[in-house]
Amino acid sequence: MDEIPTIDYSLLFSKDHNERAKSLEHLGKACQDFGCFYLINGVEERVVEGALKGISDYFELTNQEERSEYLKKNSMDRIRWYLRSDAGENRENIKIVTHPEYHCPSNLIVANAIGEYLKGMHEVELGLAKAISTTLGYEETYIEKEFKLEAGFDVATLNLYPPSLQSKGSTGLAEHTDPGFFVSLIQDVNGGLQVLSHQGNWITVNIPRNTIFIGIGDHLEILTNGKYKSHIHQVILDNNEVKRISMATLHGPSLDTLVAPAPGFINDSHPPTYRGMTYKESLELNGFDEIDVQSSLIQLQMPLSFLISCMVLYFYNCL
Ligand SMILES: O=C(O)CCC(=O)C(=O)O
Ligand SMILES: [Fe+2]
Repeated sequence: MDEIPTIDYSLLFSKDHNERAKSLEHLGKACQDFGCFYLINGVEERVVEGALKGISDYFELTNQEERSEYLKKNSMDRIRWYLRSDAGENRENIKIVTHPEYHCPSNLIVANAIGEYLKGMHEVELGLAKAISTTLGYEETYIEKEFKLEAGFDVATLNLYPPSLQSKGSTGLAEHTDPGFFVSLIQDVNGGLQVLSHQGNWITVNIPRNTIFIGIGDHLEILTNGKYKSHIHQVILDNNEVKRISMATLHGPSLDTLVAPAPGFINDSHPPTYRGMTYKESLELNGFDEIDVQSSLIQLQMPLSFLISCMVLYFYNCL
């Protein structure tokens, strides 16, 4: 049975050497075998609950017309709204650039609630960068430096999915991966989000209370040359009798960071699988600008002909 692993954030920094080593090993396995995990003891329960309540109040206390004020007008808009309801996507969505500058206007009633969550989550991001670097066999500061996380580009997405009376499930959000280092996700009700296991099964993400879902993003896959793979996920509105709210935050490198497979993950039998590009360029490859993004992992993949010639050379050298 595929079961998403649970990582206790506090144990990753335990003073007990054995306990710490065991939980780092668990984290490394979660990243390599699942590309995602549930995180406990990361951000305080009060703060996570506050963020969800803030988002829920925002959607309750405003109407669609008010929210549509944030319909994108130009590429410099740092907060933007859209509504989609077609075969490929059914959701109302607000994207806010939250780091390095927090762009949520203070008159937006969710500002304080999600601000506190994002502040906590940024600390967790730096902690996970340390722990994941260690699992890769590098010093703690490796990912933080490689991705220049002090200026990391983070975008929070507030999602509202409508109830669905169809028993066969309409698509909330089609199968995709997310750009960035990782995505953190909280939701008000379970059911909807699914991740594709490495064995090819869709697993429903049932986030226990006081827990945050963490999924690896495209740019950690690129940096590690495919060792830690970006998680493939989708949202299905299967018999969803109530609306569902989620907040997915893409935690990314700084926009000017050139992300390419690191030399430590390349050898004769593992030629570089992706080409390098700045984070901004890779985000723009598949969108109008760095916020209207879709994954560009496929475009960043080296052509098959290049990989075949590397493998031929490798086998030739082995003879
Ligand atoms: O709402 C969800 O559960 C997932 C959202 C998501 O995958 C995204 O915004 O990229
Ligand atoms: Fe996503």
